Amino acid sequence: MKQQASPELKAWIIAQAQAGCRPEDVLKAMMDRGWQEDVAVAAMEESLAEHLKQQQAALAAQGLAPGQLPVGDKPLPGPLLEGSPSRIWAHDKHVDVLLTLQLPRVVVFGNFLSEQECEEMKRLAEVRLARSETVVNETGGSEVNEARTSDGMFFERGEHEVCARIEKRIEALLRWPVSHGEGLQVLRYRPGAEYKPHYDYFDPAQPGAKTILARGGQRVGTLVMYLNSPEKGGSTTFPDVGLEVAPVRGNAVFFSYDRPDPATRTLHGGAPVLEGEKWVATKWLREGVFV
Ligand SMILES: O=C(O)CCC(=O)C(=O)O
Ligand SMILES: [Fe+2]
Repeated sequence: MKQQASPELKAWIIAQAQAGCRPEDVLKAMMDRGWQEDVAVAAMEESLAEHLKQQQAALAAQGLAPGQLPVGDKPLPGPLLEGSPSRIWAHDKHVDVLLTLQLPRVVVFGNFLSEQECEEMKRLAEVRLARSETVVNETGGSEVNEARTSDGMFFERGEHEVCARIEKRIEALLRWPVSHGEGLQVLRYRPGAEYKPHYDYFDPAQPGAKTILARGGQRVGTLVMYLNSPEKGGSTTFPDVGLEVAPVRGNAVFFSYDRPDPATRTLHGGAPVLEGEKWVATKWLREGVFV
């Protein structure tokens, strides 16, 4: 006589999966309780497929793509991509959507910054880059970080009108409050300079993590904006998935990570600049209010 999987059994299967049990253990438990193997397998497949469908419907109702919230219901920054728009209105202008990837969660934007905004950001940052270089020279120039051979500086949030405007645009595009963002960082790479593959989240096991995390929690998203187009080299690479984003003035690459874990596949770097300079502005988004 063929057994019939009950709604209770299906609910129990979903609860096991949510608790992180391995499918083979769940199957064994069912068979230990007297369920026929083929009925148990079919019940598992059905329940999990149904559960996945319900979860995706719930995400879509919030305007989120599946993959934006891989586990639990932790909110993450990200654009509204329902209906696969090719451009999105963000505060004061249209921004193009050029590419989206689910895992790692990556979105490439076109026309995020105007030519004037790129020039202004470079001009405002340059004086402070030059100053930090002098300091390095005075100490004998031994402060070279092998992994990161660019020069960098941070603006305060809203430090200049152009910073505030860009921050409002990021808030609208990525649906994440200005208050939850760090100040804009500008990096300049000279020929040969690079940023070796790394994660942007903070390793909770590092000694300084407690202090860093006290200022707004983990980083959950990154927006790298290109302020110029280097002649050759300098793409942003995601080695886990073989993705390379070309640095094009005014474009930007966004990625998010729901936990400080390599499973997010957000390992990324700035490939060596082969010819010309590369300038980027980076915005890091925190879980909470960054102070
Ligand atoms: O320069 C790039 O393409 C990447 C920059 C980056 O990874 C960062 O600023 O954290
Ligand atoms: Fe980074």
